[in-house]
Amino acid sequence: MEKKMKFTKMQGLGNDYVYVNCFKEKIEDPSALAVRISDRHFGVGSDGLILINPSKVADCEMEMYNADGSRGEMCGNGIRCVGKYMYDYGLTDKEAISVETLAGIKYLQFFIENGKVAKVKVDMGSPILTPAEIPVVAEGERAVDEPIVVDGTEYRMTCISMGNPHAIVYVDDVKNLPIEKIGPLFEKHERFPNRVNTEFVKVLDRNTVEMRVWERGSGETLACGTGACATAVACILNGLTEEKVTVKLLGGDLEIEWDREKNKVFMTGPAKVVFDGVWEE
Ligand SMILES: N[C@@H](CCC[C@H](N)C(=O)O)C(=O)O
Repeated sequence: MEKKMKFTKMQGLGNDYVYVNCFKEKIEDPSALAVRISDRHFGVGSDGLILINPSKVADCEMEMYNADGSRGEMCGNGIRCVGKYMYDYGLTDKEAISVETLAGIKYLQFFIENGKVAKVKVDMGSPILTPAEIPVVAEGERAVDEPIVVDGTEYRMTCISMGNPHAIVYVDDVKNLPIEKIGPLFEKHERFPNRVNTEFVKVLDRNTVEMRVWERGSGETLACGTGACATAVACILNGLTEEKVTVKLLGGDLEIEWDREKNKVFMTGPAKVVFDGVWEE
């Protein structure tokens, strides 16, 4: 039987997902749908699928799937787009909302322009630094500036969870990095039991860094919100930047602040609609 489902493709700094309003739609197998709909030749084309669900504890729930169908606990660029969808498509008239995720409840504040959400500031909560909770195989209380050997080369990494796992690796040349080769080797390295998102980072000055990301389950993307937050925390822990950091990604800039007193990370960035459509199969 042919089925039709309304969707909206949205992007945050080019990190694009297909969003489905599950206040109205019902999806039987979201993991399998994520694989089909994300395909850039035979599907809509995206880095994954995000369902916007009703929640008993927040204004809505974000259920996030990578392009390979695996579940992500959190998605920084995705949650800003969820906020924009909630406001622009009339599911809320509040300018600050809460969103339930597998990494806890996150709090969003909207910046409205011409009646629509242009930018969103997200309270991303506290970074997780304990190796077993990230998870990464490492001795000691934190995995900061740890050696790791990948493809015969020794890199230094700092590991942080923003609800999902990240390894931040410092490199001299972000632009010419063989990310298609080393990204998957980091992702599936035996030290990361749940696989990992890897951020390749160059510090430009005390408030600015450049970053490319290889995402768990989706490959190289143009931006990663949780990755930018983890990168800022890693740079601060390594004494490389101040507490406010502009993270320059392939798709644009994110403003990140780690408030050490509150131990909270704040991310501010844009959210955009690409188009609305109907998926038939
Ligand atoms: N692009 C996202 C992160 C998406 C999930 C990630 N690939 C994972 O599996 O943890 C972001 O903007 O944070």
